[in-house]
Amino acid sequence: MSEVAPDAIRVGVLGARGRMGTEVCKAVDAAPDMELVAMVEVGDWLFNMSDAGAEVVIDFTRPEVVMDNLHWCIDQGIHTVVGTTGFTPERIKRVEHWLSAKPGLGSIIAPNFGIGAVLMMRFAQAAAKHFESAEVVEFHHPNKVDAPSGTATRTAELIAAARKEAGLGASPDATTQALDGARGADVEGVKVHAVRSAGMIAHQEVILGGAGETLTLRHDSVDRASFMPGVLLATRAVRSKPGLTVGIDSLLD
Ligand SMILES: NC(=O)c1ccc[n+]([C@@H]2O[C@H](COP(=O)([O-])OP(=O)(O)OC[C@H]3O[C@@H](n4cnc5c(N)ncnc54)[C@H](O)[C@@H]3O)[C@@H](O)[C@H]2O)c1
Ligand SMILES: O=C(O)C1=N[C@H](C(=O)O)CCC1
Repeated sequence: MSEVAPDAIRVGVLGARGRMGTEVCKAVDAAPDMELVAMVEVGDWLFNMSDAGAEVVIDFTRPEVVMDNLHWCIDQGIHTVVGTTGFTPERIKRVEHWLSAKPGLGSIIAPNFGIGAVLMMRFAQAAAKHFESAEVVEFHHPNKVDAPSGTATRTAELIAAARKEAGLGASPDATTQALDGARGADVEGVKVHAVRSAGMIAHQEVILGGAGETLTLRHDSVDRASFMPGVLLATRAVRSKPGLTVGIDSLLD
């Protein structure tokens, strides 16, 4: 355990023994300005967080439990950094509503804390208006709980918004599917394809096409360490960012 500064941020981790939670506990423990005060897993009492005086809770659990966790933390006046996926626009509205009753309290929810992944989303959004076609392909480890990934869904939403603003219609597509699913899922008019394979962690390609050219943006997380700088950045920022922040793009500049 590293030496703890007297004014260290008191951090609790939810989902502490999961793939991400394990890495997060290590990263928080190694950060000189943070103290890991609680590690909570399924079946543990959430009050371990408040009993330990956690100021910020980091959640990497599962989409089916994250809303209850978040509601509890907000009720307790604990700031939250959430990497768990599954945040639909309806869920985001509910979190905003809970936070509106707690002035000064912050929550940062990000589908991807990888700096490269965040930049890939930014580049995809910037490029989208210049191409008539856009599709997203995500690749993950076979134990991933959901499809499409939170990152792919968010990327497709950003592309869709950029296309709409530029007055672009649907990507051209004259195909009749011989099998359901062959053309992927539809996220606000943008096709998203999900691959699951042993040997992978988290990867994504955004393919943009125009007359006589394609642009492919690709990001690879080859180790879960890739998410830690973003998680720590959000943990340092959340106490001075009241309300809800979606994504860490705004923290990068
Ligand atoms: N935002 C990002 O950068 C990012 C990166 C990787 C994974 N994720 C997301 O994080 C989530 C977790 O991914 P993972 O690969 O670590 O999954 P995982 O299954 O390895 O870990 C989840 C952990 O949460 C625990 N858990 C379940 N319910 C709980 C509860 N009520 N209270 C406390 N703990 C509970 C489980 O026991 C498990 O240990 C997924 O939604 C995944 O998509 C996000
Ligand atoms: O391993 C996962 O699960 C990941 N989930 C996030 C997503 O759904 O986008 C981020 C990448 C890794």
